Amino acid sequence: MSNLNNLISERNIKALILDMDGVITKTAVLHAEAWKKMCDLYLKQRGKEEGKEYKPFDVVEDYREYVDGMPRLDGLRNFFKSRGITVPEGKPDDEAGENTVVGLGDLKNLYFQEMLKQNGVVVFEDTITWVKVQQEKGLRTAVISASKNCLDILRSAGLTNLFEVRVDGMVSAELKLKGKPAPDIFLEAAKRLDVQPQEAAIFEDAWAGIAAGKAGNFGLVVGVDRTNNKELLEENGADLIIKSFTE
Ligand SMILES: O=P(O)(O)OC[C@H]1O[C@@H](O)[C@H](O)[C@@H](O)[C@@H]1O
Repeated sequence: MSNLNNLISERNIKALILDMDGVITKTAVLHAEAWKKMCDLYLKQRGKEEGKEYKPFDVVEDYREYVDGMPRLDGLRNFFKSRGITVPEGKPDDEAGENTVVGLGDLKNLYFQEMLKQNGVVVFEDTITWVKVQQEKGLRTAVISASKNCLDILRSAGLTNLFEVRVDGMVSAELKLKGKPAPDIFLEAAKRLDVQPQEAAIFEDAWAGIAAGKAGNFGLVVGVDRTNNKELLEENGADLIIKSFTE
């Protein structure tokens, strides 16, 4: 038996809660590209106005550190703060592209949706196969995501019915759940699956998700390292790191 399967049985895990972007679907790269397009446009324009040159968005380092796994607007504030920039918050009806947190967030989302249309959704087959095997063994399963595009992505991938429970960016906004690294989204999924956090394993590719799993006292916190990100996942307390579900 693999390390992962051993831990699941040793720790008496009854439910699995998986993050979507980067664990189930290959959509993290599209998010990173959309972030870069929006951020670089704004940094260039702002730099010109201020007679400064800002370091462009790095799709590996900046994505990982500041936006991966977090709600859209939290990520936006985090990234610009890293460049010493405070963007005005704006109003909920700001147009996409206005120079506010709301307007720039909407612009990033437009870019993301265009990229999604062009590229379609590709899934990590190893995840899907493994989840189905665990479900046959009787484990309960949930998908979580900070993304407000989660349901559309699951639909495009033909995965709407795979998980019993979904707690995504839309649900989080409705319930006013705090974003990762706060544990709220995982705790809500556990509640809906009717298990205690100690009885659930969480699967995450982002440091913020691992930190959320630890903060929520989950029975098993697994880092899914698809992009050579082992150190950051370890630093944040992952109990186990896997590169794929076929290990
Ligand atoms: O902008 P959305 O689709 O609501 O997604 C919010 C965040 O969702 C997370 O799942 C992604 O890791 C982030 O890259 C993304 O920014």
